[in-house]
Amino acid sequence: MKTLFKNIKELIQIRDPEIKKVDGLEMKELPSIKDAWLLIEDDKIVDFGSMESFPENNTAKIIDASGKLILPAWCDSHTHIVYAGNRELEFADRINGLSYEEIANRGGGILNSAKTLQETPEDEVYLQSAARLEEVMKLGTGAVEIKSGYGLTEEGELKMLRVIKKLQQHYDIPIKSTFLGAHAIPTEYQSDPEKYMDLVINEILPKVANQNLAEYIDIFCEKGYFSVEDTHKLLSAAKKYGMKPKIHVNQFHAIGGIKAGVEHKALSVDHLEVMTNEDIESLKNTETMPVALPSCSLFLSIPYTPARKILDAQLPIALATDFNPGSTPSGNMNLVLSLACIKMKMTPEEAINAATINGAYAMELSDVVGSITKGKKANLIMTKKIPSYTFLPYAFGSNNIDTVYINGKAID
Ligand SMILES: N=CN[C@@H](CCC(=O)O)C(=O)O
Ligand SMILES: [Zn+2]
Repeated sequence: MKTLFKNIKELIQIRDPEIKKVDGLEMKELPSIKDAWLLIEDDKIVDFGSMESFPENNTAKIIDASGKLILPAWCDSHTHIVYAGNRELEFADRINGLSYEEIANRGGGILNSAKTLQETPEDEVYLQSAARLEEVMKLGTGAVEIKSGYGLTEEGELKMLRVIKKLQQHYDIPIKSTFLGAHAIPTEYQSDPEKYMDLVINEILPKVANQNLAEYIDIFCEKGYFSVEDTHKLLSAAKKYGMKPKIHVNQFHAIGGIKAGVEHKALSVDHLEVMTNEDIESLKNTETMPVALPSCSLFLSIPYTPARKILDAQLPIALATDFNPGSTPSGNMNLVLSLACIKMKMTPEEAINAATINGAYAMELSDVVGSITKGKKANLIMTKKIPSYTFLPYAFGSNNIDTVYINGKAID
């Protein structure tokens, strides 16, 4: 089945196949064709060009995109979409003055979600998670990473990872799976956290690997959670199973997690709200993608990732949602784009690069999604009639999307 879009006001993020990510100054460029056409066949992008070279004689179904923009669907490289229940009561507690850390210290936070997850049957976790996945796809997300981390027992972690696997089987978008057993120390291990690390490394990790349930390894490297030493231990163990790191670092404190991640050739280091000069230095000349999660900063009222400092060091940035029940109950990449521009002073070009091609890189999907490139998946956003791509982050409260295409098919 062929579909030909014509009169596209602007076809955005056109890249040669060899471009896997864009760094620093390159992120200011957003290659596009104005007044364009785009041909897709089945699930793939086949060809595109300016309307001056419109292929008149063809049998494709024609869609007139006059006044509309087309760009690759968002690539959300950091989510916790699989969870059970919600934490709106903690939200109210925070409004009444408690901090995220205080709530966690009282046994709330991640441990609260872990309790709910453990008590919820797997089928029910699947249904709740699938609803969230469908929601974000309608908001323009065409590829996503999902972590475990609310199980915190062997049974709970494997249950979450099986749910991710079921989502991979039922939904036709690229979904990457990450094992985050080291997300928080369960109450019963708090007097002996090393014992929990032993459980994660020696009991759960081998099962995750043998059952082929996750491609990536994650750890929350943070004061009160897991140390840099724990991080080294876990990442070394995971390497033996071929699992690459994508890790939570520098959310509240800079304790050396970035350096540790880079030493283990992390695919990405995520959060980065607190960044020292040494952290920036350690990312230079590496293949590790820094990932910012601005809707987490908004929701928790914590600092935003210092994007300008990172970009001025010629480093790349990817943007992701962090969709989870505690720090970011939103999977809306359109909001992420706006926050990156408004709060992190990224330009619209930088933000769109960060939310597409660089997000794809942070999931090792640069050959599949993230740009308008012949042969890539036709996972696309067609906007409503809007004046320019700058309008996307600018009109932050509006739904600017007309249609989302996944594998060349419009979803509703
Ligand atoms: N910071 C660690 N993990 C999640 C939050 C988890 C939660 O509060 O449930 C995050 O990335 O923000
Ligand atoms: Zn996270």
